[in-house]
Amino acid sequence: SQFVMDADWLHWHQSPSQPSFELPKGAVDAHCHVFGPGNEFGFAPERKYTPCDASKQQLWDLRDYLGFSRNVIVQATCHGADNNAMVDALLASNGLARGVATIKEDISDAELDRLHAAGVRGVRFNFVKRLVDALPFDSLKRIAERIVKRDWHIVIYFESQDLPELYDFFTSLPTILVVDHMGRPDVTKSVEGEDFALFLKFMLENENVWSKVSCPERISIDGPNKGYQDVVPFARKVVESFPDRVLWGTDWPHPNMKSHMPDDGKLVDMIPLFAPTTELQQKLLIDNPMRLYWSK
Ligand SMILES: O=C(O)/C=C(\C=C(/O)C(=O)O)C(=O)O
Repeated sequence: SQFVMDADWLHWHQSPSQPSFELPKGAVDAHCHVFGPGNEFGFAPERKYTPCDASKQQLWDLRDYLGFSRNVIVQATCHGADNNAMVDALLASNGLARGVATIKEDISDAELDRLHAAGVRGVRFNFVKRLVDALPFDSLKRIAERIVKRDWHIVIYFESQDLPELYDFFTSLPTILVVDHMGRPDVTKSVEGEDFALFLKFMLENENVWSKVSCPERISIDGPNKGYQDVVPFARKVVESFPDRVLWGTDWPHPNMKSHMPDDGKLVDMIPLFAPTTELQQKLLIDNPMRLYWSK
């Protein structure tokens, strides 16, 4: 077993395959994390899982091995609102990494300036109950009002069954919204079904809403042995419907994976299934993330 001592989930894949899909030059891994090192950047006391360390150098090594040029490093709940591990990576990235932070309502303007100078361009609102106790809507709304002035966006992570209750709050927010992992659709239901229709309506009726077509390994029922094929129709529908508002990410080091650990090279090889033309791949991997994270 690859369960890591003192972490409660699997260690990331130690020997991912070389992708057969050649990433276009300048491709961006738009959803990944760094964790710790725990003896330098402590984990949040309120965390709901304890990760193993996953360093910026290991992230850069994976970036180079898979053929990406840039990373967007997203603050994970295990570090709470202490963004220092992520900021440390941004400062060491020679401008090749941008960040999405988790912040509290009382954050100072000076600290927001520090985060922006390091390369942070958004904040994350996480509603996945097994991960975090979400802040109340009024607090999140006040955070949104502050960060919109900086032209930052909000990354939102929720499960599809919670979208109905979150919908009106999301559509009241003043920024670009970027949905993690398509809002985790229930792939046992039809891609034409009413559940996914609500998510597509969310994107169709709100041009400020983007989505990451990532994490088939978290969404799939079929699993790796069937190449997560049950996720493909959902991701392809989003990419083909909203080609200018989609992003892709590895989600390395894949926190909280317990059933199996995905092979990052195989995840990259799914990109042409989600984005079947070079034009769609250019938008997904380069144009969209560069516009959102490196245009200012
Ligand atoms: O890494 C992901 O995006 C997914 C997970 C964890 C987090 O996002 C987090 O801890 O912030 C998950 O589904 O457990």
